[in-house]
Amino acid sequence: MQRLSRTSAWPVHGRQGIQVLEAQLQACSPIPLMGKAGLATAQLALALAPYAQRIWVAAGPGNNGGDGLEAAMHLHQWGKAVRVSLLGKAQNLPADAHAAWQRAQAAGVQINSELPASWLEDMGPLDLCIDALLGMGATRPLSCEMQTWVQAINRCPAPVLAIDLPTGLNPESGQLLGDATDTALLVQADHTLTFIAAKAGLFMGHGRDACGQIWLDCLGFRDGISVPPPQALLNDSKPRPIKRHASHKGSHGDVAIIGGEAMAAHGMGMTGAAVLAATAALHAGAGRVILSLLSGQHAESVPPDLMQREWQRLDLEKLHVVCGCGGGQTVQSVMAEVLRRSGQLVLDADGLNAVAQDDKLQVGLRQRTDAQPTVITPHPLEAARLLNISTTEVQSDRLKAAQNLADQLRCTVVLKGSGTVIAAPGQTPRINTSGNGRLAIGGTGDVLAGLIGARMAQGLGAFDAACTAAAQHGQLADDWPPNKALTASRLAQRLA
Ligand SMILES: NC(=O)C1=CN([C@@H]2O[C@H](COP(=O)(O)OP(=O)(O)OC[C@H]3O[C@@H](n4cnc5c(N)ncnc54)[C@H](O)[C@@H]3O)[C@@H](O)[C@H]2O)[C@@H](O)CC1
Ligand SMILES: Nc1ncnc2c1ncn2[C@@H]1O[C@H](COP(=O)(O)OP(=O)(O)O)[C@@H](O)[C@H]1O
Ligand SMILES: [K+]
Repeated sequence: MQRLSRTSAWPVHGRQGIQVLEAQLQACSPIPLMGKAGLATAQLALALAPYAQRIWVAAGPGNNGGDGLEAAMHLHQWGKAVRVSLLGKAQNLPADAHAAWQRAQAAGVQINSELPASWLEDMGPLDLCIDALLGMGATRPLSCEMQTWVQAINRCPAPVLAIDLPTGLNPESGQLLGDATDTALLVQADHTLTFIAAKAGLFMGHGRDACGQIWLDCLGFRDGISVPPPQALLNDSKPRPIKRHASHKGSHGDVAIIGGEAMAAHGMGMTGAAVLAATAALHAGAGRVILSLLSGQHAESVPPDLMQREWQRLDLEKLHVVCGCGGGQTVQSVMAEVLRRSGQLVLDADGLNAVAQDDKLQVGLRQRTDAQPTVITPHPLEAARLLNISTTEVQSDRLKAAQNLADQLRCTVVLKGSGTVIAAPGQTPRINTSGNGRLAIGGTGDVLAGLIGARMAQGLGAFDAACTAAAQHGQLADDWPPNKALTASRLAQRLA
């Protein structure tokens, strides 16, 4: 068993991959995998709460419930006061789970069919709650009874250990089961012990909030087991480019930011977005940063380190161009040329909306050559516009949406949000595990775009630049002092 760290590129598998692994693991295991899963759960429970005396296990109608029953038996045998609430009838449990129920009963574990309310008082305050209601078999919306039990777990003041995944979570998307929107229908765990392999939903959407610390037990994985191709890898934080002593400003690349529509255009001034991206590129160490405001104005209150130039005067072929930030509709008029000529390109926000609205620009993006690497950084709504689908559809399969975009537009895609996905043609997608809700404010996306531009300018390929930047951007937010407001401009200034 291991604590899933952010520094390793763990493979992530979907239901099919887990089933393929499960069949092989079961074939070479003398005992049912459920026995191993239950023992691992009990051991983790003991390690997390060594002094716990009163433990409640909420067991569901499938094999996840069976894992809970196995764990309950061990904890009971180790002297803990364990109560199991079993949702559903024991005779309807699948075979392995039914066997686990029989063993737990024979060992003397108390198994009720009600929630603890009726028997909790004589037991005293709980020290630990184990969520064994639903695991990988959960696909449909929660039944009314299951909803009540999930809410009871969330009311429980004791720490919660979820088996395989927190009940209510779609393990593949990180959304709520059945596209529910009420997060009261999702167990909020302090720890999640997942089995066999990491699942995408634990690291995306609501999974980031609901899982707590994630642990992985591969249930006896060994050499010789053939591993299907993973759906994705967790984004390990790659080292940033080192600046050599024998270098000069020309060695670290030139970044040009094109964006920042004028106030007059639509009554909205958006120069700030372009300034944020430029500030990010500057602090991230690009050799030179040029700000090209589409407003045509010279911005006064910007770092003096930035050069300002009209976009028509940019030597686009030689530059690492970051285009779109605050570009409004004005950016549409420059897009064809930017796509055709820019040496390396990061396309964000309004630049992406322009592409979504114009087939010719999509062709222009697709026709960029291998010598013109491109990264696009859509948030889910921008991705939905580009794919001509709804945001809900994007969020229900973020890995697929990002890969489809990458393949259609032949570029690296950074699909932002909780669990940013980085995809590119011919690459296994990465799921970024750093970052948090404090980034959900205006301007942090502009900072990310500028940061990616700087990393490309420093010599990283498009995919590596996107992966490194996403990891660093999120890590900064994770390390941010709790009592200090996180703003996009502060974030940009803390880059290095
Ligand atoms: N796949 C494996 O190799 C292993 C699986 N194990 C456990 O087994 C779990 C998967 O077991 P199952 O496939 O039986 O699935 P689950 O135990 O997740 O759920 C299936 C049961 O829940 C009911 N159900 C599904 N969705 C529901 C909803 N929304 N509301 C109410 N009831 C619902 C189903 O009718 C079925 O009875 C894993 O998550 C893991 O905990 C472990 O025993 C170890 C090995
Ligand atoms: N809940 C969240 N958890 C983690 N990262 C988030 C979350 N919400 C937003 N972010 C990150 O913050 C940034 C926001 O970008 P974006 O939506 O383009 O905003 P803007 O255009 O205002 O800069 C992205 O990097 C995104 O991944
Ligand atoms: K569970």
